Amino acid sequence: MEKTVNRPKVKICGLTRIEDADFLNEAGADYAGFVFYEKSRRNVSLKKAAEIAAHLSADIKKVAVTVSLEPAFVKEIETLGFDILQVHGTLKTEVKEMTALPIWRAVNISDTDTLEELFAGNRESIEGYVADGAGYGGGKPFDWEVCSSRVRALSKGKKLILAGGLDAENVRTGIRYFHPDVVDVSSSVEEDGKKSRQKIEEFIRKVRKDEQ
Ligand SMILES: O=C(O)c1ccccc1N[C@@H]1O[C@H](COP(=O)(O)O)[C@@H](O)[C@H]1O
Repeated sequence: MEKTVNRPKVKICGLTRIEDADFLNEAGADYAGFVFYEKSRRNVSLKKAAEIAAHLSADIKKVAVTVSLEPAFVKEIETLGFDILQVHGTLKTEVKEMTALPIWRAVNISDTDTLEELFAGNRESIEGYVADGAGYGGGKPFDWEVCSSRVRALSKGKKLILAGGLDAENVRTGIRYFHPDVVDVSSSVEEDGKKSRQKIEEFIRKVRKDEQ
């Protein structure tokens, strides 16, 4: 018998096509992530993101996924009606000061010894922590066994978004370890580098399946 755990919301990240929005609508995702990072194969222009976002159901929240976000880009993101700023890399003081959008601070965990440093600072200005694996959208989990209780303690009082190599097979284990508010996936719901309707549905089904 599986122990009862909370049922987190689901973020599907890295939309690049209009049909990706249809997949999220059909599967009932809670958050849609758009990557604004030129080095990523999932990078989209603001124009393209707006085009795709216009096809999303109104109840799906739009997350702008960025790396060391430049202040100059914040207003453009706000103008397009994004709901949340996800910031990997450096979170600049000007960015924190200039926006009223909720900030999800992403911590990319490669060295478990430095976990506490990754969560240090910025606490008052952020809504949640994205606990993610090494690299950006690398599709690899961090060491859950070593980190889970520390991540839960460090994120206490904030939203916890679990990311990094989640898939339909491991997501329920991740939920049991971390009790996240949101589970966040990109790589494993792709087929040949494109979002897959079937994989998105399967992932969301696994997250929401009734505990027995
Ligand atoms: O997906 C990307 O290319 C990316 C680029 C820059 C910053 C973050 C990026 N992705 C984020 O990675 C996690 C998890 O992805 P995965 O399931 O391990 O592939 C998610 O938060 C994405 O927003």
